[in-house]
Amino acid sequence: MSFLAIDVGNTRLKWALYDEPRVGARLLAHGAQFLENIEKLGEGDWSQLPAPRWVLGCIVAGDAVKRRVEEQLEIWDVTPQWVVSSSAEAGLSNGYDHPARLGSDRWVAMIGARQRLLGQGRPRPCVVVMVGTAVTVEAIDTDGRFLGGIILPGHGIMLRALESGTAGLHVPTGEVRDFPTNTSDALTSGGTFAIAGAVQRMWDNLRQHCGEEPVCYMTGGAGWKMAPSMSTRCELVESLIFDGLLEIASQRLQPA
Ligand SMILES: Nc1ncnc2c1ncn2[C@@H]1O[C@H](COP(=O)(O)OP(=O)(O)OP(=O)(O)O)[C@@H](O)[C@H]1O
Ligand SMILES: CC(C)(CO)[C@@H](O)C(=O)NCCC(=O)O
Ligand SMILES: [K+]
Repeated sequence: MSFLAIDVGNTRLKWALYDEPRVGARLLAHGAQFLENIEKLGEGDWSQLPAPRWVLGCIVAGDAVKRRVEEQLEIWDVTPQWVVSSSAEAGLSNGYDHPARLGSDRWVAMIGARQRLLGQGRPRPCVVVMVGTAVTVEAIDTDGRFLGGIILPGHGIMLRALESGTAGLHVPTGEVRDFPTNTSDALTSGGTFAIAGAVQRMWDNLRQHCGEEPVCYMTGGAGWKMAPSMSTRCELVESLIFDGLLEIASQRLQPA
């Protein structure tokens, strides 16, 4: 039973087709499309695929984008299901004041992270970092309770905010340096350190809270750019959201 997993962010739609809706399934095809090009999916990348039997996704873009995605999915005889964050799913409990208001990408990535953590040995506290249009840093305790997390601007939004709010900060992308000595490097390093510093702070908070060193997983389109600059040890897992969607699918398949 082929399974199509979809992650619709604020910049891009990412998709992955698996041969089965379970963790460890074989990846048959995958791709990404900028939101402005969603209309190309049905007659483009997706037209080549065998019809999925089940489509499960998470979406944080607005309703208009969701409708455009659903229109492209009409090439197949399948109704997509969208994950909504809840108070508990797939071994994770949700400490958010209003669980359904937690971005479903954050919820699904945490479910993927928790699953990976349990597969690697005994339970431990876990920090989950997503580096996309926005950056999120989540804290999960040893028992699988999401304690809370932070949202900060992604690298691009930080730089655009500085460009539009100042007269003299229109410069090309620079390098990450310990001690930047030009405007380009100062801006690029500033954005990078802001993200790395936020992760360090959340890692410290969680270690303090749980009395044990957390594991840290990082994902998102710009995760690979951040990886060399992290001050906490962080494992880069590109597929965290898809892993979470597979885990949710396989748990929903099991009879209650
Ligand atoms: N050097 C960098 N370090 C960290 N982030 C960067 C860097 N350069 C660019 N970025 C940011 O990374 C963001 C994410 O890029 P990308 O579109 O690949 O992520 P995404 O995971 O698809 O996002 P979303 O899920 O929100 O759609 C871009 O908005 C860009 O601002
Ligand atoms: C924070 C983002 C933009 C990260 O993609 C998304 O998860 C979102 O729109 N969340 C809703 C608000 C919240 O999670 O509290
Ligand atoms: K995302």
